[in-house]
Amino acid sequence: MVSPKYHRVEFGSTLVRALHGPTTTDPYEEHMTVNTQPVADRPDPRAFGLPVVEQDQIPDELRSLVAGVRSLVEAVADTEADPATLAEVDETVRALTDRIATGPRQVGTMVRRTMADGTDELGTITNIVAGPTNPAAPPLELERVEGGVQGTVTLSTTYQGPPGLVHGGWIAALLDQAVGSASGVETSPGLTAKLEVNYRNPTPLFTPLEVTGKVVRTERRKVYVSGWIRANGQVTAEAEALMIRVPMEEG
Ligand SMILES: CCCCCCCCCCCC(=O)SCCNC(=O)CCNC(=O)[C@H](O)C(C)(C)COP(=O)(O)OP(=O)(O)OC[C@H]1O[C@@H](n2cnc3c(N)ncnc32)[C@H](O)[C@@H]1OP(=O)(O)O
Repeated sequence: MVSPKYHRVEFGSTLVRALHGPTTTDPYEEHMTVNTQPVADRPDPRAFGLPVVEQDQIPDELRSLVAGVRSLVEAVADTEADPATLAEVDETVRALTDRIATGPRQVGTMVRRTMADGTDELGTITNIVAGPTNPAAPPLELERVEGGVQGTVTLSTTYQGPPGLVHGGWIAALLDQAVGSASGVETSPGLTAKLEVNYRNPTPLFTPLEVTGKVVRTERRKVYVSGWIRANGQVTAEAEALMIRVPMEEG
């Protein structure tokens, strides 16, 4: 199988690396220049060669499979089954993997989701925190609140760091998603330039975690965003982030 490669895609005056693939060309040899006409208020991923899937077009069967595989991952992580059972399940899983591997989706495939308030949000379909087709994602579904977004997620031992607690890297990942999403819906999509996380209290597993991101202020393409996680009403982690919006037009 050919590995996906990176291409450089031009966003106005800025070069941002966008993902395309699979391809056999050298990632940095090929330079794709896109139309830099001003975009109304947010970039259309299709202008950068990225396909967009509507979230409600994802088949129920795939959603069910994603949930089932997520449960399988949890079961594998915690199993104490005997070796014969493990060998049998291993063989079955490998056969199933061969059956379902139809070839990779194009890297960078986006999904458009409509939040409860009607706000449309674009993200990558396999986003590790919120991607609807990614069984490795918790997943975190964020909804629009005043000034940003908020959602609740409960994490199992698959996300364990210290005993009974969420891994610090995953806490940062949840916060990164929240601040990125807040910035995206309040202004326009961008990339995280800076993320500072303060771990205030232990973040427990098997407990609903309320994850929030809110835009504090904007300055040209810079969007300053705060984020925090609450468990049982107590803040366990907070973040200050700087997002840089994808330029909308030349200049
Ligand atoms: C199609 C839809 C896709 C939509 C895509 C949506 C994806 C959402 C992803 C979720 C969040 C992530 O995980 S993002 C993944 C993690 N982050 C990354 O990989 C980003 C890697 N870094 C970069 O690519 C770049 O450094 C950027 C894009 C962040 C900034 O580069 P740039 O675009 O060239 O910006 P540049 O002109 O240099 O700077 C603009 C302004 O920001 C300031 N600035 C820039 N970086 C920093 C910084 N680290 N700390 C302080 N300030 C900074 C500059 O001083 C300047 O201020 P002034 O002169 O205006 O005062």
